[in-house]
Amino acid sequence: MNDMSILERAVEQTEIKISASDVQVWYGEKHAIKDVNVDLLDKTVTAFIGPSGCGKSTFLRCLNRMNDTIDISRVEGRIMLDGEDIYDKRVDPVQLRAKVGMVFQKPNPFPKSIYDNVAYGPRIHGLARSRTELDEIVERSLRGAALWNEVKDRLSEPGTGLSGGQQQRLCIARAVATQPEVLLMDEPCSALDPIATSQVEELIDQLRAEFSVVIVTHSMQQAARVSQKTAFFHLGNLVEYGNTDDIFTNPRDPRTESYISGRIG
Ligand SMILES: Nc1ncnc2c1ncn2[C@@H]1O[C@H](COP(=O)(O)OP(=O)(O)OP(=O)(O)O)[C@@H](O)[C@H]1O
Repeated sequence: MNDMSILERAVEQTEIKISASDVQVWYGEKHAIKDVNVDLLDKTVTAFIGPSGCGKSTFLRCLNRMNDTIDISRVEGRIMLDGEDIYDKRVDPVQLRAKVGMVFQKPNPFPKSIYDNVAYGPRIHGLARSRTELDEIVERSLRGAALWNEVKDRLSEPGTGLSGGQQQRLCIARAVATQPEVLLMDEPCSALDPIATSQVEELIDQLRAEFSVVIVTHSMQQAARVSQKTAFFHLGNLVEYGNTDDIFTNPRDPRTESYISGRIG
């Protein structure tokens, strides 16, 4: 068997995690997302790229119903997670957000200890039956976020006392502690220096082994480094979606071509 067929098999084995059909979003009269259809894969990093204001964050927030928290926003269409409609009235958004975790642009640890930041989600979702189990979840999550070795001797110190890059990895540990299936990241490195950025990028690559990761980024270099799939948005439309290599080397739409060559955005 040659290398190509191994690669093709690997791609075939990656399942659809989230399927969005005919998604539209309005903020009052503003039509921010226009008829987006896309399948996002499990165990894959998907990058959302596009010029400022094109709807990347809006669409990302649809994937765990964070837009529900914005009064004037209205979402139409269907978003299925493992075949279940996440906008179904019976779905509890809080439970959904434990399954579809989110990491924001600016690290936002709670004003609590490092331990309690990570233990918070498992506590409210009743994921640990004992202190020992909770300790295990905290350790596993901090290891998963490549932060354990740096903080294991100061778990009771405030999370806000860590460096920016450490705080962002703490937020990633907090997100993975509830055992999510999907991790949404909205420009997770924009407040970080180059060293912390490369640590978080490395971490994103590791997280792909377990999760479906969706990352909004303004950096095309970052999209090229961390993602296998890329979606290019423009004026609320999903213009092009495909393998990251193809999008960057052989875009089909002239708008994608203009953006990646720096002519728009
Ligand atoms: N809470 C809100 N209320 C009203 N309009 C909003 C809100 N959030 C976003 N918008 C509008 O929706 C459109 C899409 O915004 P969004 O933040 O999703 O774009 P983006 O591609 O993520 O932008 P950026 O790259 O600058 O973060 C923009 O016109 C924006 O002004």
